[in-house]
Amino acid sequence: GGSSVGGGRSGALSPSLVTGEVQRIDVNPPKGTRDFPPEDMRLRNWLFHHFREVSRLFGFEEVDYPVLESEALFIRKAGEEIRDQLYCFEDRGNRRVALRPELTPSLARLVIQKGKSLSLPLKWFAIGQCWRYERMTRGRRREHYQWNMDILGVPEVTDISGSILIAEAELMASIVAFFKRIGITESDVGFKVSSRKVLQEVLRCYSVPENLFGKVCIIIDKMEKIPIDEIKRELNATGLSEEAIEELLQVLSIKSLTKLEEILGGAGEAIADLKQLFSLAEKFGYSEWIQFDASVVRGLAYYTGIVFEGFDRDGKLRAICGGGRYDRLLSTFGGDDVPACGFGFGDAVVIELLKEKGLLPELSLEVDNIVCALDHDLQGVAATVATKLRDKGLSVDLVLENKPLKWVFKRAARIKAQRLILVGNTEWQKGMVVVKVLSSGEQYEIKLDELE
Ligand SMILES: OCc1cccc(Br)n1
Repeated sequence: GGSSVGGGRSGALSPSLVTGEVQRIDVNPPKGTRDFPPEDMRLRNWLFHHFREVSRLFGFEEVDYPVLESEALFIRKAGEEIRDQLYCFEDRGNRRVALRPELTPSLARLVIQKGKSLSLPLKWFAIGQCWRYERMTRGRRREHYQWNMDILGVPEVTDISGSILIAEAELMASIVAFFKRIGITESDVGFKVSSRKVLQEVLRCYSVPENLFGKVCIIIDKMEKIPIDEIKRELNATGLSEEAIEELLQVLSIKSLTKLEEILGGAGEAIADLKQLFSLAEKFGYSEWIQFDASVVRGLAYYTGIVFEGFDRDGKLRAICGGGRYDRLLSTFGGDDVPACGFGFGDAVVIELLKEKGLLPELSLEVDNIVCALDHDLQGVAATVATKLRDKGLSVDLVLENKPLKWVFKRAARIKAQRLILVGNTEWQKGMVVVKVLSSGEQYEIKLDELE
């Protein structure tokens, strides 16, 4: 149904007839951005519905922040890619602003702003559009939506048996719950888990100053993405000795906790933390989903402890999600430090994964009723019928023009209407309307007040 777009309307003179040729605008969205026409919007809403449901099940509250932030929020000097690709500009008030590339700094800003009025621990989630300005050399997207979950105020309580990493374990449990809801299992994806304390302990052996820590992490995060010689060169440039670099790269290739213990010794916090986390994973029932992998550092400078990332076991896709502990972020903004951990989960890779696995849901427009007046002078009655049904919570597609029945049936099929309600003179004389159940073809007349 529906007339073909862009022409065929009588009466209005198109501009070109009046003022000469009108240059057609570029109808595509800006480079690197997407429209969400109905079919894509249904898939996005389906995905976000599962993000929200899991957040609800875990007792998290939804928050949001402006997509536009002060540029200063994202200026970190650790050489992060997210900094190089900041979508920043000067506004009409000569302020340096940026489209947020991530949500965590906004969370930190709001927590500092709210200060003592917040009771800890707090568990917040957000689903927000994030931006980057990447030279379109690689034709990649410049925006995506990210689901974030953060727990603030739960420290890595270090008791006799090492830190209780229940907050990190809880966050991974929420991601596992999400994957299960959409049909993804541990045979499809896993989590690589490590701690930045592994790096810290190695760097301390070589008395590398703390302020280099973030930079070294960012360089190491580029492993697999740039050649190892480039990694070594960049590490060298930060002042690390050849020996320190060799030891670092050797430790980063470790994939078992036992091996790590042999190298680092059992005294350090890294080992205790990771052992704790793996035993908590057992309690949550997702041991099969996680594995230790010392090479995971994540590409954000502010992580200080456990870090993790979701990966597809076929190795075809980029990281699906990632997160970790960031106990010092608030103090870098001049706030009091609040222990924190969280993750980000983008809306793009997970859809590629679902396509790979044949798990994309079939989503279509479903309408309960299509209501149609058979005569033009019954259009008002049709509106009354539609309102009655809508007040009962039943959706109605009200036919808005005088269309032949053939057209109405075609549209009813396209919008998957359950019932066709016809308002005709003969029946209306008796206060009745005709109901046609489209699946069965069953047809009957009914008084308007009995319609439900
Ligand atoms: O995950 C990096 C990132 C940040 C902002 C926008 C896009 Br697309 N990607």
